[in-house]
Amino acid sequence: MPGLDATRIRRRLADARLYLCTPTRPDLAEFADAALAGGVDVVQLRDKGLEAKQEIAALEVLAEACARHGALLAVNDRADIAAAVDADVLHLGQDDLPVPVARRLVGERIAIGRSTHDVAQARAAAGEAGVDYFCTGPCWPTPTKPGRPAPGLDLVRATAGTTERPWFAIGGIDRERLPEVLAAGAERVVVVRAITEAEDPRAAASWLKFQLEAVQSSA
Ligand SMILES: Cc1ncc(COP(=O)(O)OP(=O)(O)O)c(N)n1
Ligand SMILES: Cc1nc(C(=O)O)sc1CCOP(=O)(O)O
Ligand SMILES: [Mg+2]
Repeated sequence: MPGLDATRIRRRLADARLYLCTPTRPDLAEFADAALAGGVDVVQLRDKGLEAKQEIAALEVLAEACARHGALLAVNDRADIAAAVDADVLHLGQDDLPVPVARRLVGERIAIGRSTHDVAQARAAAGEAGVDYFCTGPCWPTPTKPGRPAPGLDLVRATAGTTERPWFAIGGIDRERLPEVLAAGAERVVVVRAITEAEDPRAAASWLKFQLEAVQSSA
C-alpha cells in the first residue's frame, strides 16, 4: 500500500496532539487499535530489544492499525528500518544519526523528529534544516528513560510561542499532570506509560486527547 505523501505527513503532524511510543507486546494489534480509537495521532514503536526482523514485523502490525485509523507510523532511531517499512516518521535523539545523514537515507518523504533536553537544543531543532518536529523533555524524571536528567516544565515554558515548527512535550506525562504541561504552553504531548500501562488504553488515550483538544478550542 503506498504511503502518505510528504505534504500530507507534515499536515497531519501539524494537526497531531497525542503521540504514543510503545514497545511491542503480545496484543500489539488490539492495543494499537484501542489507543488509536481513543485518539492517538502518531504511534512509534520504541523497543530497544528487538532485532531488525522482529522490529519490521511489529511495525507492519502497527502500520495496518495506523492505516485503519488515519494515524502516522513512526520508527525510532533506525533510518534503514524507517525506509524499509515506508514509515511516515523517523525519530532521532541527540546521540542518534545526524539529521543530514538520516535525510540522505530516508529521502524527503519521511518526516524527521528530534529529541531536545535544553533550550539550546530546542532552538537548534526549531531551526535545523530537515527537522519536521521536535520534543522537549523529560518534563519529569521517568523510569521509561532511566538516567535522563529532567529539564522540567521550564523547557516547555521556554519553547512555547517561539516556533511555528510542531513540538511535543514528553516525559512523565499522565492525565493528572497534563493540565500543568498545557498551562506551561505545550499543545502536543508524547506519552508511553500513560497509555501502555493503562487498564483501558482507549479510555486513557481518549481522556488525554479530550484535554488536549479542550485547550485548543479555548485558545
Ligand atoms: C517522540 C519521541 N521523543 C523522544 C524520544 C527519545 O529519543 P532518544 O533521546 O533518542 O531516546 P530513545 O527513545 O532512542 O531511547 C523518542 N524515542 N520519541
Ligand atoms: C522515550 C523518552 N524520551 C524522553 C525525552 O525526554 O527525550 S522521555 C521518554 C520516556 C517517556 O516515557 P513516559 O511517558 O512513560 O514517562
Ligand atoms: Mg534514540
